[in-house]
Amino acid sequence: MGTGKTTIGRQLAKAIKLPFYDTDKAIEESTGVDIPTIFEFEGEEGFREREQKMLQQLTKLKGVVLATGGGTVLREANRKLLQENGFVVYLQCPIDRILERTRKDNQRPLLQTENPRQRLEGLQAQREPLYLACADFKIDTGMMPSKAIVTRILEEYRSNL
Ligand SMILES: Nc1ncnc2c1ncn2[C@@H]1O[C@H](COP(=O)(O)OP(=O)(O)O)[C@@H](O)[C@H]1O
Ligand SMILES: O=C(O)C1=C[C@@H](OP(=O)(O)O)[C@@H](O)[C@H](O)C1
Ligand SMILES: [Mg+2]
Repeated sequence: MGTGKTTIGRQLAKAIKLPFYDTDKAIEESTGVDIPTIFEFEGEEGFREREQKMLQQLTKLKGVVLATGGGTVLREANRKLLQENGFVVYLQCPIDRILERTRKDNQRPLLQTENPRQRLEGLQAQREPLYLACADFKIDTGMMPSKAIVTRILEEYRSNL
């Protein structure tokens, strides 16, 4: 969360003139409600079901840039879908920076807690190996402007063709 998937994904798609999709936005559009509302009524598991179904749909598309949510990698089936259908980029970011970037945003239910730092540390410990397991490339977004991140990802993607 807050590492830049939505922002960088959108800019990357624009740079290479491909359609951009974001699993969270697609879920919001298909349900007509925001992510916090889905967590409120269906819990995290309800959201994960919707997320997996949406990922199944969106990974069928060819020639697109897709941003996922930070927890999409939790399900093995999702990791498999990502690895088998695309060039997967893991956007890493130090927790201090994530806290700055997400402080004013109330759209991430998992960070609406007394101690978001502790929550992020727990999530990172659980998820880091999963991100590394599916990524074709990782990049630290903490100190880099978004344009430079996009350029670096494209370089790496092209050198893997
Ligand atoms: N490279 C960057 N440098 C500075 N701020 C960034 C960068 N990438 C994203 N941000 C900002 O961080 C916040 C979270 O970004 P977002 O793209 O929503 O992350 P994610 O989709 O991974 O949760 C946004 O306010 C965005 O403008
Ligand atoms: O890390 C997570 O479990 C989540 C990350 C969010 O997306 P971003 O990573 O784009 O913030 C969103 O899918 C939901 O709030 C759950
Ligand atoms: Mg996002």
